[in-house]
This record gives sequence, structure tokens and C-alpha cells, in this order.
Amino acid sequence: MKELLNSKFTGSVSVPGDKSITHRAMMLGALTKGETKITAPLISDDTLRTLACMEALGATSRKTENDYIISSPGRDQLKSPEAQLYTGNSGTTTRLLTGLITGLGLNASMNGDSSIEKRPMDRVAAPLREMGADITLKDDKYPPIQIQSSPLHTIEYIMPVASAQVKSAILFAGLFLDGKTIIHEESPSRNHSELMLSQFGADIKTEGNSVILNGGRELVNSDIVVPGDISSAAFLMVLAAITPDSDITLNNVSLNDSRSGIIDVFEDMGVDFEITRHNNSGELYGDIRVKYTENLKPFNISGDLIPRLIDEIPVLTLLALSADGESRVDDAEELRFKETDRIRAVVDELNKIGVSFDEREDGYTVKPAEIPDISKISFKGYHDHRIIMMLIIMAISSNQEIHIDDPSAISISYPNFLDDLKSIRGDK
Ligand SMILES: O=C(O)C1=C[C@@H](OP(=O)(O)O)[C@@H](O)[C@H](O)C1
Ligand SMILES: C=C(OP(=O)(O)O)C(=O)O
Repeated sequence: MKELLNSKFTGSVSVPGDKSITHRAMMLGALTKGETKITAPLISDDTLRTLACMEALGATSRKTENDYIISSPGRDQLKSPEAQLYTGNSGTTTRLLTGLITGLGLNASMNGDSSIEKRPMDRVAAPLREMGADITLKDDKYPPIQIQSSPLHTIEYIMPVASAQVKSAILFAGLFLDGKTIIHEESPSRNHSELMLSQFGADIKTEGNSVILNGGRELVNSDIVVPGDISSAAFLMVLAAITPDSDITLNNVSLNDSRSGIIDVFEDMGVDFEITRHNNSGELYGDIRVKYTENLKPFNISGDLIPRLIDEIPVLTLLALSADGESRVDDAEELRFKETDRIRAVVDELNKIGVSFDEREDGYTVKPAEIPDISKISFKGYHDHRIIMMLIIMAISSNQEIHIDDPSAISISYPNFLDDLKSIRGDK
């Protein structure tokens, strides 16, 4: 990390492919007879877990220079896996596959790492059981998950939490059922499943905060081009905004409105940035240029904005340290159910550098702070990629090395993180 110190950050980077879109492309590609070409997917620990699970069901994959090709014998030929499926650290893999396997009428057992074993799965089991699924959980809440094939029917479901993983699991289970699966959300969550299902020929539409899937249609392959992941770009965007003399451009980043809440926050705080949108149908994307900005205003993040930037909240907290007043996060209790309790982790780690938080169940108020000498502090990463990368950005922006107990989890979503940082470093 030494080589990243005493730097400003300039130039352009193509951040890795969107994790949510890559998971879904691998799953729908495996479900649809023939070949699906996925261009510029994210290849990381989490998405490789999805790929391995789809192969265990009977799909195959091969890699070309830029693409992954998924081949499927068709959904009728997919089979119940012989061994337990291993979903690693990936909540998306675990929850979406629970819906998909239920919809396929297969039997499977599924488990992940020690973090997955603590993440609530009753939120997917409840609607799927309403559809007729036979699902068993540990303590009726956690993995391992056992799914036994059983007859299903469509449901109309009011989502108790804003979760694209739960919404997608229900949609995947309803895909081959005759009739309408209807889901109502209070705050819309990311809509990648809806967009991709539509691209694969499903009869699906969104009306206000409701999604209506008319099931039973055969899916047809469609090639997928994966834009850059705005959740990964967020780390570099924040770094550029708080590091003097920086000016970076992130190419071809997803600007899907259900994911781009960070742009709204940058605008409200007065960050110097500009966006060049590219014309396309389906998933929106464009280039994001961010420059170092003085005199940032504090942020207030709550309500419908939360699902649009849920994974970016840890790194946005760094931006709050540079603001000229107290910033607030409300309505973000979901952060407590991620790879680790991200409210706890942010508060505990930034408390170590003297940041003052007023912590609540669903968020916090945070005061601006200078980052002190951190050379004698030991930080914890909680095996959570978003916490680890936030801590690294905190260190680099203050020109210091950092001791994190175990930074290896970066490979869950952004294996080239340090190399991308090196590619935009410039001498002061
Ligand atoms: O559907 C997805 O791809 C995701 C949905 C979000 O989780 P929830 O569905 O739990 O909100 C997000 O935090 C996660 O990183 C990816
Ligand atoms: C919460 C995340 O992922 P998942 O739920 O798939 O583990 C994340 O990537 O921040």
C-alpha cells in the first residue's frame, strides 16, 4: 500500500462489472436452453459461487477473452444437485437460488460461510412457503437451507422490507407458474431482475411500486453486456472527492436509477462531478468524473433513498467526515443484516480514530472529523469487503498505511481494487 501514499488520483478507470447483474445473468443463462454470452461480467468470489452452483444444476460455462458463455440444456433438463450447494459469502446467491430452485421444482440443500450462516433467510422462506414451497431452515431462520420439491401457486405479496433479493427470489419462483405473481414494495429496490427477465422474454411489468409477472412463458437467450458496478465505483468516487488535486473518470458505470442514490448525495453535498450518459436500452450506464471538492455540505440519507445506495453507506460516511456539519443516516436498519452489522462496524472502527457518532437502530448521526495518526491502531475488517475497502480509502486519503486484521475479503466484489487504485495514482 506504500505506493499509494503521497498521491493525488487522476486519470480514468473501468471498474469491474456489476455484481448484481452478473449473478442474474449467470442464473438466467443457466435456465435458458442454449448459449448466453455475458460480456464484461464481474468475476469475483461471490459471482464464482453462483457460477459453480449453476454448474451443479447442469449448466456449463466457458470463458473467452472478454466474455463468459453459459450453456444450458434447458430448464427441464436441470437436475437436483447431488452435493450440498456452497454459496460462500454471497447473500445474493443464497437468496436468489432459493427462489430459483423452488421454481424449478428441484430438491437441494444449501449453505455458505460463517457470515451466511448468520444472515436471515426466513425473509425468502416466508413468501416462498406462501407459494407452497417446502423449505427448512436452521432455527427456522438461518442456513443451511433444505428445499424439497412441492406444488406451487402464484401469490400477491406485500414486501415487509425493501430487498431486491427477496423480490427476485419470488419472481424466480413464479417464472414458470401460470398466472400472475404480484409484488408490492414500499420503497423500490434495485430492478435488475425485472429488466433482465424482460430481456429474456418474460411477461413482466412495473406499475408504480408494484411488479407484475405473468408466468409460464418460455425464456429465450439474450446476450448481456454488464456495465461497471456503481457500488465498486463508489470507493474511488469518494477517494477523489476528498483527496486534494484529484480528478478521476470512471468509465461505463451503471446509472440504473434504482442504484444511483450516491449521485443524489454527491449533488446535495456539492461534490464537483459530471456525468456523461451513453445511449442504450435496458440498463443505463455512463462515465462519472469526480474532482476534489472543498466545503462539502452534510448529508441526510433516509426513506426511499436508502435502497438506492444501501451498499455505499459505509464509504459515504467518509465523505461526512469532510462535511461542514453533522450528517445523518435514518431508515437503514437493513445494514445490520449484511455480511456483518455494518452500522456497528462503521461506528466501532471510526470510533477508533475519534469520530463521534450518535448510533441508532436504523442509522446514525456523525460529526465531521480530521483523520489522526492511525499508525498505532489495529482495525477490524469483519471479513466484509465494503468495510475493508472503506477503511483503505480512509487511510489513503489521509496519506497513511493501515493495519487491518484480514483484508482478503476484497476479492468478494472487487479483486482488482488495489491495482485500480495504483493505475490512477499520481505524484503530488
Ligand atoms: O439483489 C441484489 O443483487 C442485492 C440486493 C441488496 O440486498 P437486499 O436485497 O438484502 O437489500 C444489496 O445489498 C446486495 O449487495 C445485492
Ligand atoms: C450485501 C452485499 O452482498 P450480498 O447480500 O450478496 O452478500 C454487498 O455486496 O454489499
